[in-house]
Amino acid sequence: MALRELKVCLLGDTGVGKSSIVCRFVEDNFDPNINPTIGASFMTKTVQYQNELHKFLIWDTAGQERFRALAPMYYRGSAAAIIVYDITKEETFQTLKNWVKELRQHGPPEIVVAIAGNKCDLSDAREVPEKDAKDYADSIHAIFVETSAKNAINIDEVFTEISKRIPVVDGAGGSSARSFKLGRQTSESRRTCC
Ligand SMILES: Nc1nc2c(ncn2[C@@H]2O[C@H](COP(=O)(O)OP(=O)(O)OP(=O)(O)O)[C@@H](O)[C@H]2O)c(=O)[nH]1
Repeated sequence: MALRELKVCLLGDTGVGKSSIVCRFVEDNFDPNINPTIGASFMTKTVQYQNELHKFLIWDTAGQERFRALAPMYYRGSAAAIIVYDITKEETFQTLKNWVKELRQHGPPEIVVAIAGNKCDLSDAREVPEKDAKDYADSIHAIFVETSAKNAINIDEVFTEISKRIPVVDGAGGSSARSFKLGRQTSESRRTCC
């Protein structure tokens, strides 16, 4: 079975839940007292998609303003970016739009963009209507899902949608998507934890 390595970065304001999404995806775990990310953290997870294995090389960036200048190191060469906002904080949706602009100007031209409206378990405190976010995502041809890292809603789905949008042909993603044959199937791996 062919193995493809897909570099994916997470972008978005501090506190929106980027690390929590990654921890839920990789470890199926949620820590309500998780610390803000310093710099960035790296994790991997391999999942089967159709007749391929997709190894996600996940760079979880720090959302605090003082780390913003580091982001290009992580979105450069990425096959996909997951831009996260918090559905209970309108200003995080504005920040998301700034990330989309930056990716369009400086990111890889073929990068797959996924928008995740996180903390959908807190819909009583919602500030960003789902339809507004979906319409915006459609206007930029991005994947859109509302997620809850806390309640494990739509977390695997974000990555499955990314897999669906990655071209099937070998080498399509340049350095961001490398393919090779595997003698045996791998399951899951992790290098650093949040
Ligand atoms: N209710 C709820 N809380 C969440 C959810 N996801 C994350 N949180 C909480 O939101 C806070 C921030 O989560 P993080 O995952 O650290 O956010 P981050 O975007 O990685 O933040 P930075 O590392 O500073 O960029 C933590 O208290 C989490 O427990 C969610 O889906 N629902």
